[in-house]
Order: sequence, then structure tokens, then C-alpha cells
Amino acid sequence: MAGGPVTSLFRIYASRNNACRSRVLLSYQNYHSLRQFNNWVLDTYQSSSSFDVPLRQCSTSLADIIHSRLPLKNPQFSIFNSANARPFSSSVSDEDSNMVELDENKSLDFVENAGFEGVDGNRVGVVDVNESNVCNSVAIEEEQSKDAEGGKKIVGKTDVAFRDPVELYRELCTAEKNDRMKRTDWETLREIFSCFSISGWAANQALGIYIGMSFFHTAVRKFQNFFFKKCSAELAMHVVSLGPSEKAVRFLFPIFVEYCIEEFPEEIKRFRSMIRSADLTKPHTWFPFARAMKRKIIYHCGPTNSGKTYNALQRFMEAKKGIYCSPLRLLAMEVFDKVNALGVYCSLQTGQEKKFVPFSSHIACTVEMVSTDELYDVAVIDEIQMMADSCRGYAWTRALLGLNADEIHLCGDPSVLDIVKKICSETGDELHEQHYERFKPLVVEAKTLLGDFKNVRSGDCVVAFSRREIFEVKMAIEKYSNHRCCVIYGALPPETRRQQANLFNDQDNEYDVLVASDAVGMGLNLNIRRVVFNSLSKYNGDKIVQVPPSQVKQIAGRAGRRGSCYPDGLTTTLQLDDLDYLIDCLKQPFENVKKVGLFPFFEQVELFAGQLPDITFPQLLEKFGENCRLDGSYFLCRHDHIKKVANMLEKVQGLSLEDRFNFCFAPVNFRDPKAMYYLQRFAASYSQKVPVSIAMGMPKGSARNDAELLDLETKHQVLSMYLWLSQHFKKETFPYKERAEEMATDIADLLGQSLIKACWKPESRQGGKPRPQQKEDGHERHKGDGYRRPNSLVKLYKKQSGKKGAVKIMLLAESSDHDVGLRRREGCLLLIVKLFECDAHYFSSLQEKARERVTAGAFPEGSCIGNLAGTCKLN
Ligand SMILES: Nc1ncnc2c1ncn2[C@@H]1O[C@H](COP(=O)(O)OP(=O)(O)OP(=O)(O)O)[C@@H](O)[C@H]1O
Repeated sequence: MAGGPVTSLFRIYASRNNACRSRVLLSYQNYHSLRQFNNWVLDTYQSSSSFDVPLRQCSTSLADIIHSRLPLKNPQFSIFNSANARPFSSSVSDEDSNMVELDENKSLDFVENAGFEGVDGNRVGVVDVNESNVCNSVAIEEEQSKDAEGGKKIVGKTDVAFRDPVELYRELCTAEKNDRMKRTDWETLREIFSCFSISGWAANQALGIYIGMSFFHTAVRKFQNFFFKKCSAELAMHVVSLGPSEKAVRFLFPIFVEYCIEEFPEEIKRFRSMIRSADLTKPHTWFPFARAMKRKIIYHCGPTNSGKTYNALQRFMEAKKGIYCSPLRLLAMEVFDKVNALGVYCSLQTGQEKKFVPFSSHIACTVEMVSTDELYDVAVIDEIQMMADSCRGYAWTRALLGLNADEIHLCGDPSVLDIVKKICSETGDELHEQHYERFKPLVVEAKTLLGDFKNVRSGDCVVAFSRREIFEVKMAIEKYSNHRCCVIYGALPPETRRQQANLFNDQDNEYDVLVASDAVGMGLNLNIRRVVFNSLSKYNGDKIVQVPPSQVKQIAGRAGRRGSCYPDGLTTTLQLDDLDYLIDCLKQPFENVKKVGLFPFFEQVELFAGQLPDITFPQLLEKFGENCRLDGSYFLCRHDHIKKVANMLEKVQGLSLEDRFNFCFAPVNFRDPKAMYYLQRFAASYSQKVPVSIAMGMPKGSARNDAELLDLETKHQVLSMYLWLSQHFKKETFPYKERAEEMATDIADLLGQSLIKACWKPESRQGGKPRPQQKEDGHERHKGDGYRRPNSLVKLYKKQSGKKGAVKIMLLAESSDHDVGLRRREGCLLLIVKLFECDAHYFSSLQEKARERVTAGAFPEGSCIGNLAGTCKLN
């Protein structure tokens, strides 16, 4: 309880100027200790009587106090920005944050000095301002120590500074009307209230009294009106003296709190109930059975290919009853096969399939499918660093917190070690660490492939980050060398990926090179001699970004596995200019993750929905995201994918909240309109309470072009989705499970056959949509989304080599704008152009551009423009 309501109130009132407030609260109620006060708060809260004291902790990081007075337009004012207000996953809307709603009936008096000042400087104009902020009348009077009507003495500002905010608020309430003030003061006050309105600190603290982010601006506006109507010259003068600063905001805040408690009891009550139902704090308490156990956690901590999983699986196999939790279906299938082959009866459970092995006491499952009800002796959670994954992290967090196992083995890199320690201290579990090193160090080949696929060797795995690139690279390798390529990427079914992996691993065929996406980073045992990065940037769904170092490490680490025919791992890049980044990534220590993912259970969303009965499901998810409370070690997992499906399902009538929630987790590629169409159709049939049919034709044979290959991929995904739904809804609602399984197996075979002969140009998955336009800069761009797809090297080569007088250029680094740029390298500057041939005239214009940048002082003295570094040969 120590961190309970008292903390929250104390935080609100504990600013230097307002330290008296906490004392006042205590003395008012005649409580002599915080404990007594705490109990009083609890009682009041539980009885929900008129005074709704918040029972709420703020996970607030206070912004630095600004001591100086700052003009509103000053860029330093960004500290008031809503960006500071992110204790939860909500953001402060600064919509109408500067609006001032003046009194409806009364005009506001203030003393004008600008332009009215008398010769002696003491006599100034007094003007009335009505609600539209127009000056009505002018009078002349003395400024300084006396007010014209009340004759009140304006006291020193320190008097006000140390007064009890409750008293100040009471005075404001009882005041008839405001004292008049100077126009400049009035304007300063307005600026101060603008600061208040956009202050992340204040919005954050207001959550402590259940003033929600969305209501905060309205509350501040009303408070401002109240303040302007009622404030005394003394109070105004003090606030003005603080200026539009955080100091002023902090001074006003406790008065604002009093005002809100009195004026908005209903809003506070409503928001409090909403917040309570979106409470994701203390997630370890969600699993009482696991908490009742004395669990031993063993963290197998090390880089890839260091034997972590091997050792954990030894314990798994020795146990009487064990569970292995995998990040991928493929890996669950691998473990299922492996341990059964070793004589340990093990069943398989993934979202799509359940394979029950009679007498089995072990299970290999995907992490989302893990049961937190069953008891196990040993559990293994593989790739534990995925707890920090922005989308799926919650599944690992749930497994760690909720597994009922005496011994839990976590395998992963060290990035989440600290946070696991923290979680174990909260859960009371005993944590043991086992550290590992790679069996053999990973060696970087500095030579690279020099941009030439002729330098590809047997046992290479060329990594590309899009399906399109994968097929382009495969085509280029097969065209310009004697190697044949297998491919592995995320859209392929696990069975096909395995088939391709086996083809590559088998030494007795011509398929000795693998071209793969980042899907190769986890789960497959591959005989890779060298990992070659085709590029080190990828499209992240929004823009092209550099591949994060952790991912580069994970992928590069696949080279040279113990027991394979290439035990020494090598890695390099296609382009020389990518080499530095590769080395940087491999050198970087593992990042220390600060937060891990969480996502609400259906029951939590349902409870929340009870507070907001009249909104749609997507709106509900949005609101939950805005209002949920999280402890400092957790973040709410991204649910864009879920929201997209939820939006689509809005067209389907008659689904319950639970149905909608479940449908949203179905594995569907929301960028694939055909797959989305099928999901909607399945949901529509389901809502009409008719058995959901597959209604999908089987392809006649393997694919003859990329469009047909894409069609096979989509069909398999739809079947996979049907199978998933059949496992997550009542059996009779999706009765064609066996048929779907047969079809999926056949399509996976067809995909395998298709890939063996695939040598065609990759297509877009966007169905009938127009193809992206080719822009002058040589990059394709999708309308509106700013995505620039890297060009096909093969295509570029062909295009450029047709030019008259072309010179062959290989430049050392790729610019950020894919056109031309400069980069510092080993103390000098290099002119950078993307790898392609261009004519001499174009090249010299680029050189000129580079010189201009150097002359303009963009780079340090002594920099020079590098010259051609080699020759690009693609044929
Ligand atoms: N003690 C051992 N005896 C025989 N083979 C081993 C041993 N330890 C590991 N291996 C083999 O070495 C390879 C890598 O081991 P493992 O998969 O456990 O590494 P890892 O650190 O979990 O890597 P990743 O994180 O990439 O999965 C596997 O093929 C595994 O079978």
C-alpha cells in the first residue's frame, strides 16, 4: 500500500510551493499518520461518497522545472509539449489547447498600459474586454499598490506563493468578480494558461485525480475562465511574476485540482471506473497459481549458436512432464520431430494444428498457445528476448509470468536479462543464470562480394529483406553464376520452408545457395557457410530503415553451426559500403531492454467495454490503448494489425464482442486483400450461424509465374487461417478442418515444386491495384505512403548499360537519398552513388554536387572527394 493513494496525492501536492497541501489534507481530517490517512482515503474511495479521492498511482516522469520566464513562442517551451505526457499509451491532444472561453455574461476588466501610459508612467488606461475580446471602454486610474474599487493592498508575491492552495481556491470561489489588471498581465496570464493546457506534466498529474487526457483541455479551459473571473490582483500578480513557465503551472495545479474535484465529480467518477477496468498494472498478480509455486528460472544467456536451446532441451527431455514454447510453428515442429525421434513422446500444439501423440507427457507448442492452467515439471521458453517485441511480446511475458512449472528454462540473448531479474524479484521466483559463448567466433569477410553475384559460393545464404528482392537476387545469381538457389521467406508455409531448408542442406544436389529473408534468423537448422547481406536496410511498413543491430546479429549468427559441414561461420555484405554497418552491428553489445510487452485478456477488454457501451470495437481498442495503466516495466503491444481486422469486421453484423476479439487474432496478412476478403467471408458465415465453408478452388498445378506463386501463397494463408479459426471457435462452426489440412498440405507441396523451377520476375501482391510509378530518381514509389522500393539491380544494370558512352562505376557507399551523397570513411569523404552504371556526364555532375557540399562546409576541412573504387560487373 505504500505506493498507493498517498503517494499519488503526495506527488500532486508535493511541489515546493505547495508542500503545505499534503499537511493540510492530513490535518483537516485529523489524521496523524500517513497510514491513517491512507485508510481514510480507502474508506472514502470504497464508499464512493461525495468526495472522490483518487486511488491511483501516477507513473509520471516529471519534466524539469524551468526557473526562468520564457516567452510562449520560445522553442524551449517544447518541454510543455504533450510528448512529456506519456505514462500510459495515450497522448495529449493539443486540439484547441490555446482556446480561451471567456465569461458568457460578464466582461473582463483589466488595466491597459500599452499605448495608454501617461507621461509619468503611472497613469494607465483601463479597458473592459467582452467575450469576443474587444475593448469597450477606457478609464484612467492609478496602477501600483491600490486597486480602484477594493483598495486592497497588493502584497509581495511570496505571500501568495506560500499560501495554502485550498484557501486560495476558496477565496476564488467566494470572490464576486476579478480585480482589474493590466492588459500585459492579462496576456501573460493567457500565455500561462496556454502552457498549462499543453503541459505534459500537468496532464500527467491530472490523471492522478482521474481527469483523463481527453477531458484535460476542457477542464483547463473551464478553470481558466473561472480563474479570470475571480482572481484577485494579488494572486494574478504572483502568477504573472512566475511567467509562462512550469513554475506557474505547478503553482496553479493544486488550485486546479480543488476546482476539478468540486466541478467535475461525474467526469472523475466515470474516468476512474474506466481506468480501473483498463488496469494492466501488476501483471504478475494475474496468475495466482504460478505465484503460489516456488519456481526456479534458469536463464540460458548467450548469442546465437552457443548451445542454449540444446542444453535447455536436455532438461526438457529428462523431465516427467515438459513443455517447450517456440516463437515459430516451424521450430515447434522441429522440436516435436526431434524429441519424438529420440524416444520422448511429445505432442504438438500450434495455432493451426494439434498433433496428439498417445501416452505423451511432453508438448511442443507455439508460445501463444501455452497453457497457464496445466502443471509441468520443466518448461522451456525459447527466444525470450522476444518479450520486447512490439507486436508479439505479450505472449512471452504471459508465458514467463503464468507458466505453472517447477523449472523454467529461458533461452535468449542478454537483452532482457535485467528485466527478467526484475520480474523474478516481483514474482518471488529463484533466478539462475547460465552464460554461453559461441562455439566458434563469427568471422567477417572484409572483401565482401564487391557487388558481384559471381562471387557467391556454395553454402552461402544471401539475405534480402523483401520477397521481391529475394526473387531478384535468386534470378541474378542463377543468371550470372552456376549456382542454384533455394528460397525461404515469411509468407511460405513452414512445410515449404523446411523442404527448401532440406534441399539446401543436402549436399548431393545443385541447390547449394540459399536466398532468404529475416525468416532465416530463427528456428531452422541450416548448413550455412557464410551469411551475405544483400542490403542492410528494409521497409518497416512505413519507410526504409536500417536493419536493427540485434536482428543483424541474429541473422549473421546462423552461419557455421556446430555439427554442420561448415562449423566456422563467416559473414559479409554484397556491397563494400555496407560492410562498416555490418561490423558496427556485430560489435555492438546487446541492448538492455527496459520494457516488455503486455496485452489485455478478453476479460479485461470486456470489463472495459462495460464502461463504454456505445462505441464500436475498433473505438474500444483505441480507447483501451489510450487509457490503460501500465507499470514502468511494460508497454502495451502494438495492435495496428488487430485494429485493421477489427475495422474490416465492422461490416459484419451479429458478432459478439468475444467473437470480434477472437477473429482479430486470426493470422491474416492484412496487406493481402484476398486474404482479408476470406476472413470477412468466414466471419460473415459464422455470424449467420451457418457452418463456415472454405469455398476455395484448388490450383491445378505448380506455379508458372509469380502471379500464380503469389496465389498459392495466399491460398495457403487462407487455409492456415481457417485451421486457426477451427481451433479457436467451436468445432461445429468450422467443420471442414480435415479438408483444409489436406488442401494446405497439397498447396505446400505445389509451392515447393514451384520454387524449384522459379525463375521469374517478382510481382506485387497488390492484386488489381496499379503498379507503383517509376520516378525520375530511379525508385518506385507508392502513392501517398512515401515508400521507396530499392530498384532491381538487374533491371538497373540493363537499363544503364544500353547508354552510349557509359562508364562503369562502383562507388563505395550508398547515400541516404539513394541518389548521391557524401559519407565520411576512414578520415576522408567519398562521393556516393548507388551501385549502377551511369554516363560520364552524370557522374561528373554528381562530383560537382559533392564538391559544392564540401565547399559549403558540410564536412570538416581536409575532406576530399573520393574517386572510383572499382568496377561493377553484373555480367
Ligand atoms: N553439447 C552439444 N552437443 C552436440 N551438439 C550441440 C551441443 N550443443 C549444441 N549443439 C548443436 O549446436 C547447434 C546450435 O545449438 P543451439 O541451437 O542450442 O544454439 P542456440 O544458442 O540456442 O542458438 P540459437 O539462438 O540460434 O537457436 C545445434 O545444432 C545443436 O544441436
